[in-house]
Amino acid sequence: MIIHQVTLHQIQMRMKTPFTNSLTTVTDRELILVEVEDESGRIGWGECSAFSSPWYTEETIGTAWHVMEDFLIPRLLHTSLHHPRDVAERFQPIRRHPMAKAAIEGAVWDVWCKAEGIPLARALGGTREQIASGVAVGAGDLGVMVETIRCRVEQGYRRVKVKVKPGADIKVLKRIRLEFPDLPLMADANSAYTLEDVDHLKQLDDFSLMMLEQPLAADDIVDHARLQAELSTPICLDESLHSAADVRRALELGSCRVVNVKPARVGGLSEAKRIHDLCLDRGIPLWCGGMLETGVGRAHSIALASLDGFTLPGDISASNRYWHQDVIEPEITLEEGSIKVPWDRPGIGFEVDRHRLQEVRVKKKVYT
Ligand SMILES: O=C(O)CCC(=O)c1ccccc1C(=O)O
Ligand SMILES: [Mg+2]
Repeated sequence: MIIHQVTLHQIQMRMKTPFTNSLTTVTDRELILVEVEDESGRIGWGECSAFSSPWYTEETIGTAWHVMEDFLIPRLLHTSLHHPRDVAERFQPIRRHPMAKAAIEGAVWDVWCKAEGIPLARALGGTREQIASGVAVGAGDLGVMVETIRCRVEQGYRRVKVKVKPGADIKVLKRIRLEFPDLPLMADANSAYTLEDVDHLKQLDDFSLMMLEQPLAADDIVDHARLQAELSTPICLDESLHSAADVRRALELGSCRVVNVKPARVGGLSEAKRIHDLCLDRGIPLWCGGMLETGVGRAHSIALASLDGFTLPGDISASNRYWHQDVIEPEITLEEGSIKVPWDRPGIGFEVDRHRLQEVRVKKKVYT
């Protein structure tokens, strides 16, 4: 297969409600959709999930556009690819910038699967007919959080993740547990604590949390190992894990007992699959995180989460969780707390709605 054209579409979509965590509030989601075309005119789609500013990791849509335009797209265009795995190899001389790489690799997976006539879930080695869906609830007014959780539970979501930070943790979880004693519940701190908070964090063991996600620094795995030794609640790492090698090291140190994988954070689906294989081999529970994505990013995550090792509900929710209107057709919907894997359609299994894309697009460039 030869990719003879790449188009970058920068879009901006207003969120239904702003999403707040310990670091920032996202109101208008800007991101980049990547469209690749092969020599037969087949189209594939990928999503670059970087944010407008570098609060989650160091990439932004600006750095990603630059890296894709100046380094990644020139390495991809007009060269022969046998498999989407070749893309990561082609990008290997470029250090880091995982979200830029994942976006292009994702688009190649989609077009390659379409050329082969197979669903992305099959190409990745997936088996599940449907994936159990969890949902993230942003930080905010406690009464609003409780009502939001009630609404999500009624919609059928299988587990709820809430954002916590110092000053908005114990009382938040106490209240939620009072209202929902048996809810599968977890908390994500997005690095809001330090090792000095060990005694404070030990109190979280009282709330039967499925796990505590990324309590300490984004670049740490040593302090997390110390903290895990003190907590009975399993720690799950997000920001600290960029590759299968990172996951192996974190597991060897005992820095976490659960792994969150996001194709965007680890440089693409090929690396995400490597992490899956490692976790499956070691019996480590794994789930697929989210990035406030459009349906394009979600579709890739649904295919990934159809693999055997994804034993926990992740943050892959329905299109209407964040968007009044998604950019894909059909939209992603929840059925009894699950999302159907589109086994009957090739590639990611969803079409980009060109009319909707034009409505939300703020910048476009074609590379040939
Ligand atoms: O629902 C989602 O898409 C994920 C929500 C979420 O927690 C999140 C959203 C954006 C960036 C980082 C995170 C995170 O998992 O820390
Ligand atoms: Mg997280």
